[in-house]
Amino acid sequence: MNVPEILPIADAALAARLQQRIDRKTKPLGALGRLEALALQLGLVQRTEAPVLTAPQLVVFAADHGLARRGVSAYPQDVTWQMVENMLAGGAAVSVFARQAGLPVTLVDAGVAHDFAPREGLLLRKIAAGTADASQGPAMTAAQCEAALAAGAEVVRSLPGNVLLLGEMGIGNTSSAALLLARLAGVPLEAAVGRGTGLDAAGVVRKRALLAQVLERHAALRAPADLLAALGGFEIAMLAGAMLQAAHERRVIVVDGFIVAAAALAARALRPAVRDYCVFSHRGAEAGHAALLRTLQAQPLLDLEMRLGEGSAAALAWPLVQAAAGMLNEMASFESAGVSDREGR
Ligand SMILES: Cc1cc2ncn([C@H]3O[C@H](COP(=O)(O)O)[C@@H](O)[C@H]3O)c2cc1C
Ligand SMILES: O=C(O)c1cccnc1
Repeated sequence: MNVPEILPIADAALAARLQQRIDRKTKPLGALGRLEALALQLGLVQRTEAPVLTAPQLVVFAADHGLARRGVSAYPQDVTWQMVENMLAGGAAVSVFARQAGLPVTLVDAGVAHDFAPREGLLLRKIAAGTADASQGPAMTAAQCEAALAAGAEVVRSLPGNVLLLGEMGIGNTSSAALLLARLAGVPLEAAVGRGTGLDAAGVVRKRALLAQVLERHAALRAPADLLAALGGFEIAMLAGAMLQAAHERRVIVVDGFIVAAAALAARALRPAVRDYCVFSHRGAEAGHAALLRTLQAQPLLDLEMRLGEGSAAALAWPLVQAAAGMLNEMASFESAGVSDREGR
């Protein structure tokens, strides 16, 4: 894929104007806490003092993993396609939370080992019926990884709006995410590997041992694109491609849980400035999630001890993103409301 150009959002003059606008709102200085930093980020992303969020899109990328046959998940691989059907029927957690938040959901078959009947709300972009087993060779060929990055970008281009909320579904994908965290951020597997869907302690030990073998097998690789291909996840590569395109278009990106954050790490390795466009919805209970967020210097909005994925936390965080923009645009200033400021003016 031709990775598109992404400009950093830094703009000292605009940041100062935005901060002044926030500080003149009818509240004690700094009283809206991190919503103020979020409002500032939204303004910088859109290069305006009055950011307007239009037609937000929640997109869930789904795919299967060769590693799933190795017992790295507490659930069988078929859950991937079954949950895609559940999402299309409106019954998954993400479906409920997206409905409550008024967010349209688009499902993308990035590489599920199942043939879906075409229908409304489902984009068929299958690269292959699941990745290869990364413990035996690269999960994807270089061409497949390129195709997945490009397909993610194309999905974004096809959707309206200036906010992209991202989710995923793929049994075994906490393994790919942990592997990327280990190789792209140098976090040891002891810290990066967790229970995923709910492995017991012995299961986590086995998962970690297998993932150590995977790292060993691909130890010679250095380039981020090679690591993404080797360690896999068609949905993770498509998520990375979607983020790069969204940032290129200066859309706000709302990152969901551990797996989507790992995709952000991969995207950042390809184009560092993509990080500037990301809003991190939550810190979850998956073992490596906190370390991953620290690597990305991310302060997430929520901490609900969730460990689900799907885009569930992105949907939950959406009203907070709206609140930050609403504060900038609709809240009165000391001047407009005739309220006395600290100087008694
Ligand atoms: C019923 C069900 C619904 C889910 N929704 C998201 N995931 C989450 O769990 C999977 C990752 O965990 P692991 O690496 O342990 O397989 C992904 O599909 C992720 O989206 C689910 C998992 C299950 C079982
Ligand atoms: O944090 C997540 O996104 C997560 C954790 C466990 C399983 N699936 C997703």
